[in-house]
Amino acid sequence: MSPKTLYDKIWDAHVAHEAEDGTCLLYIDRHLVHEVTSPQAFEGLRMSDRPVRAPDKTIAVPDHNVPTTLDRENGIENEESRIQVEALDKNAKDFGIHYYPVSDVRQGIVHIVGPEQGWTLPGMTVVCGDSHTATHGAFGALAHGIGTSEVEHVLATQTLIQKKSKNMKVEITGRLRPGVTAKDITLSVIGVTGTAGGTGYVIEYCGEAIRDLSMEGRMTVCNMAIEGGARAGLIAPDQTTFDYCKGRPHAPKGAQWEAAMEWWKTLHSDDDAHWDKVITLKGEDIAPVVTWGTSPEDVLPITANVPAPEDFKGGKIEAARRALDYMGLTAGMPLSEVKIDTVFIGSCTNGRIEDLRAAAEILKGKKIKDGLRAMIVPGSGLVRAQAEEEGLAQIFTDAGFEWRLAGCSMCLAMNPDQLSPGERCAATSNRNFEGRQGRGGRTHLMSPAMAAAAAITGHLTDVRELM
Ligand SMILES: CC(C)[C@H](C(=O)O)[C@@H](O)C(=O)O
Ligand code: SF4
Repeated sequence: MSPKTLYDKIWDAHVAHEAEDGTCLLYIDRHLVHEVTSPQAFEGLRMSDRPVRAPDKTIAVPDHNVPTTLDRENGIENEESRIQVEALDKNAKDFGIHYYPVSDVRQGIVHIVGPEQGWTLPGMTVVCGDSHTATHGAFGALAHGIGTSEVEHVLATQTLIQKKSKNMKVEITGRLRPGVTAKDITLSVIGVTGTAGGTGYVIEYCGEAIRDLSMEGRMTVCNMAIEGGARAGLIAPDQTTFDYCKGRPHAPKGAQWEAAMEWWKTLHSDDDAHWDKVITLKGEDIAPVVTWGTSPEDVLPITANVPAPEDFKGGKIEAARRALDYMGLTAGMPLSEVKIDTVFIGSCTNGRIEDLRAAAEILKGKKIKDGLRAMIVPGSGLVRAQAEEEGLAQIFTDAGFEWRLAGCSMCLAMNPDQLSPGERCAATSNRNFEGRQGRGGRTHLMSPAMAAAAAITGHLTDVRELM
């Protein structure tokens, strides 16, 4: 047998049909659904009088539009948001799929809920009408974001039409230095590849620094594969993965667990597998980073200065000029002198328990800068409960942070948590596009520890100075 990558192995195990031009029909093991990209898909099923083909493999949760304030049981004020969430309530009921409504403690961001509940497991194909489905690749699952018409196709058939991508290996060798996290890895990789560097590829992240990451960290890395343009990101499952999955509500049990483990242990790229592209970074070389512009590739170590448009080539010169203008930054100023108004810690990139622990570590016994708006939004109700149990929530509220209920929140402006024009935010989310957090809002992406450091000083800050 010819050597295969992990991606090849999962792909081959799921091809139900291959057409002459290489277009394949892939079997889908898990279909995650949220309120934004599913209403028309369910409507399509209704119109053609079709059921959901595999309701037992279909899991829905509202996340983007839900308010995260403590009074949210009073309902959603914005009409469009309310309609979307109500539609999901109804569709989940009518079609008999698994559902975690807003009132359920297990509700949260779909990419946090799936793994937490044991829906996401090694070797699976996982899809969701959401680009950050890449997150689930952390388990050695092939996880694609899909569009609304594909959501309907998967609901109806439990299959997806796909062409195979190329194989790309991103290796992070050695160890990370203190203060450097999974978020710094994933942003640094995009800094090297650019947002188009992964186009046409599925990325497998490997190397000692990746192996050393917890599942939470691995999810942070894979979450942003899509920001690097890749179809999906993957990490081969190992003992860390198995330990995380074991005992989760929907993970296999007993003999089924043993049988699953037999297969999961084969899920790694063969030594002499073919890679179409390879990128290697040294873990020791990665610094705590922040973004300065309006694309995730606009990333620099916190010790750097704001770049000048002339530092770039080609079309990027104009893009950098526009980005600096939008961000209200002057070339040459130290990034660590950029003052902020808001801090947002949360999102499917960094809203897990380990992220909150990292923030609490920095915030313990400290206060946020006077006048700053700061919020911590756990990725799920269960993350929230655990953070309360561990005393983290107390640290956050003592420091002056708002302690919210689970949802996408200020990651994107689809709910009441938004920036005002000109407001500047240190954010742990994954996108810094113009208007992403609210019209005219300015976003600097970074790790939870870095965001916590910025909250204390009121400006972008090298977390290593506070450690
Ligand atoms: C709303 C949804 C379709 C979108 C996505 O696909 O990623 C959102 O989650 C985002 O992060 O921009
Ligand atoms: S947290 Fe942000 S990136 Fe993640 S699914 Fe929600 S909106 Fe998209």
